[in-house]
Amino acid sequence: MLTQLKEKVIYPEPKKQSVIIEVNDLNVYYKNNHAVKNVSIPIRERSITALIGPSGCGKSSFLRTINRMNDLIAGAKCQGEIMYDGINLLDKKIDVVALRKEIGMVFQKPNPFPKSIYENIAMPLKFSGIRGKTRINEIVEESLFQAALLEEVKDRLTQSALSLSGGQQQRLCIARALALKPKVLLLDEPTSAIDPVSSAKIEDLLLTLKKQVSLVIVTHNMQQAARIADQTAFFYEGEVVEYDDTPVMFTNPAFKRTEDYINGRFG
Ligand SMILES: Nc1ncnc2c1ncn2[C@@H]1O[C@H](COP(=O)(O)OP(=O)(O)OP(=O)(O)O)[C@@H](O)[C@H]1O
Repeated sequence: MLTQLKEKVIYPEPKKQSVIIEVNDLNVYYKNNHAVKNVSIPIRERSITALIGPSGCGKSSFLRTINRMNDLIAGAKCQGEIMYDGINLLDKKIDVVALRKEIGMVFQKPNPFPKSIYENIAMPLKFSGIRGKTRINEIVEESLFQAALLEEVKDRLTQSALSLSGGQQQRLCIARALALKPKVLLLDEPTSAIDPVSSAKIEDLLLTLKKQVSLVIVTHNMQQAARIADQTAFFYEGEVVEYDDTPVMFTNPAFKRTEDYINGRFG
């Protein structure tokens, strides 16, 4: 049924932004569970793409496949193409450490290291080969600024990251990812575990960040998708039922199932 519907979907051609990642016919399996089915969508450059859909429909699996985090799951298998900079990211020869620097990830639960605020950013920099205290200090400051956290933490950089509030911890995790100068940032429900005020700050932050980084965000919050996403993909049972510019999807969805989901009739 859904497959028939999907054949009628005409994915829009890139308009303003060019495409940074082109996903073609992606399939993800966990042993016999076919979690992502023949998904083909573009990820636009310097844009926010929201992935929406009911629980278990494959959003996180899709997201994790982009920077090969699914490799860490025993029994997970991916097929298809994720084209980025002329290469298929699913190619076994890819250096996944380098890939994850360029395509960073932020998780649902803030996961700072149990170290100081400063070390949370400096440590990955040192690990990735960046040397020189002055240079590292500059990047730490710049990343905290970009993540709209510098003002709140500049006098307590040596304190434990675990002393920060949940919202601040999440912005620290974003700063940590930004320090490695990613081209793409994947965010898996980044505001679902934090309070509404911090959540609003992160939304503002993402709107600022998209001027320089391409963002893909999984969210269960329809208002959030409507507020910040330029494009939205609606997943259902592993398939992308509909992909469109967000204002179109939220005001004039092509399929009843999308409309029902957006209006909270199931989920
Ligand atoms: N690590 C895993 N091992 C085995 N199966 C998994 C794993 N992660 C996800 N799955 C399965 O893949 C399917 C898609 O799950 P996924 O987490 O990608 O969906 P989702 O849309 O992100 O869900 P949610 O909104 O609840 O986070 C589900 O059937 C799920 O049980």
